Amino acid sequence: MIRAAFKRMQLTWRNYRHRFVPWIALNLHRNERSLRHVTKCIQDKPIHDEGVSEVLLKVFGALLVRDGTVEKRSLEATSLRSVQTRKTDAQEIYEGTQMAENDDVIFQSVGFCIKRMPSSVPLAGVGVFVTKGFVPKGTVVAMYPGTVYEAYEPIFFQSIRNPFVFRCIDGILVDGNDKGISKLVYKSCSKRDMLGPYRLSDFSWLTAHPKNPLAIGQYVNNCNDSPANVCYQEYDVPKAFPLELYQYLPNVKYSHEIQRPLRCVILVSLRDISLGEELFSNYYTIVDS
Ligand SMILES: C[S@@+](CC[C@H](N)C(=O)[O-])C[C@H]1O[C@@H](n2cnc3c(N)ncnc32)[C@H](O)[C@@H]1O
Repeated sequence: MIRAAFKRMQLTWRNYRHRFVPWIALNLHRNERSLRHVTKCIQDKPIHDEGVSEVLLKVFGALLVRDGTVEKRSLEATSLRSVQTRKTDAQEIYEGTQMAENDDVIFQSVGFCIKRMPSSVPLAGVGVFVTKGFVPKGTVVAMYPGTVYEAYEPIFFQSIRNPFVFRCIDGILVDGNDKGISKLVYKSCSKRDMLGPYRLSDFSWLTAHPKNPLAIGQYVNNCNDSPANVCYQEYDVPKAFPLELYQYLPNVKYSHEIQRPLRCVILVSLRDISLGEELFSNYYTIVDS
């Protein structure tokens, strides 16, 4: 009987998947009501991969068109700058235009905008809010940027005092920290991976103005007592994903020898989310066998 009880306990522990490692010890008791249960790893997907691809193609396609226009304008601004010798004006106009256009592009493609702002939870730091439009249930709301590590790859130094290391259902880790050693690692991997003229990942999420405004999912906070309004979903980039759109993916493999599709993590809305609401996920998932 004791053996059976021990076995049951072992099974429950094995099936318990915590998304953010340091959070587990201190906060589990606060989250019992909003724990997320899934029946099998593979089914931890509120929306089909095809649906995810569709949204990403739409958003990235719009960003590509926008960037084409902005590039032209930037060239014009640069030539204007050389004539006028007032360096900062042209740069400011360019950056301001780009930020406003980022919002427009996202709003026109998905019907909402999200932004980082101080969290509504005391002492929780920064959170992510819906700042324009409305998010319907079952939509890609954000992306979790960062360096992707296989379960066996070394991440010890990057993970010290780092609350941004996200654990996928299958043990793959995504380091979404935009500072310190994590930032250096991401940048160097991103610069390493080019295919001819094509950049295969975006590193602007490391700055205050990401080119892909959805790539701020690492700042979504954990829900305390009320249920989460978004959840994480693993997404492996399909072979047919257009090469010219990879430049907007905010993830890069730590080792480029790894022969598997690029792992991305997206956040999906679990219910309709209104303008002004903060996004909350659950940092824990229970996988029932
Ligand atoms: C992935 S980060 C989220 C972004 C973080 N808020 C920030 O400003 O950097 C996870 C960390 O956010 C904080 N956090 C997340 N949810 C929280 C909550 N409900 N209450 C208090 N702190 C929270 C904790 O410090 C946690 O280690």
